[in-house]
Amino acid sequence: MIRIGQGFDVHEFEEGRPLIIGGITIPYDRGLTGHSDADVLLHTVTDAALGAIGEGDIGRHFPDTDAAFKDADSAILLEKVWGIVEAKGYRLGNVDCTIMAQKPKMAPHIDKIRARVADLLHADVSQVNVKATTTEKLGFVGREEGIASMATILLLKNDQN
Ligand SMILES: Nc1ccn([C@@H]2O[C@H](COP(=O)(O)O)[C@@H](O)[C@H]2O)c(=O)n1
Ligand SMILES: C[C@@]1(CO)OP(=O)(O)OP(=O)(O)OC[C@H]1O
Repeated sequence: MIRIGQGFDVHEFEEGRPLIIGGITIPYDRGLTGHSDADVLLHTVTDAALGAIGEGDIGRHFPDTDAAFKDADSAILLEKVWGIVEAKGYRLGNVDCTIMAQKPKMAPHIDKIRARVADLLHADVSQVNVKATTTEKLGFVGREEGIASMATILLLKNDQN
């Protein structure tokens, strides 16, 4: 059995917060706004996983009206969702992610993000791809108002490779 899911998320920049993307802190002069730590990449991986198993979305599982998730570590939210995925008998086939950011430059951080995401998904780093693109100064990303991300995930059950 194979299942596919996709995720998309956007968070606005905010001064005075750390920039956390893919479970790592990236040195920058601004972070992202959110009820949680606003890890836009992990949110898209979480949504993609939930989509693949037909379990709705991150906001349904961790409402932004619930004080329990204020400043939540998004890695912990993803770990909880991955527990549901594994309880249903699935494991990672592969996940492919795209970060849309005019700044900062993500390339120096990609290997560390891949390793962190692979760790959270109990997978090998070869099963995780993370890309970054600017939007050529166009739109809200191009105006450096925020960062967007998307992810596509493939889950496998039983003997599928
Ligand atoms: N925030 C970003 C955006 C892009 N990159 C890397 O630069 C390459 C070229 O980006 P374009 O938007 O001009 O296509 C892209 O392929 C990434 O490797 C980056 O590191 N950080
Ligand atoms: C993660 C949650 C919960 O803390 O809050 P935010 O950080 O605002 O993130 P969002 O991408 O809007 O998704 C769902 C939320 O319920």
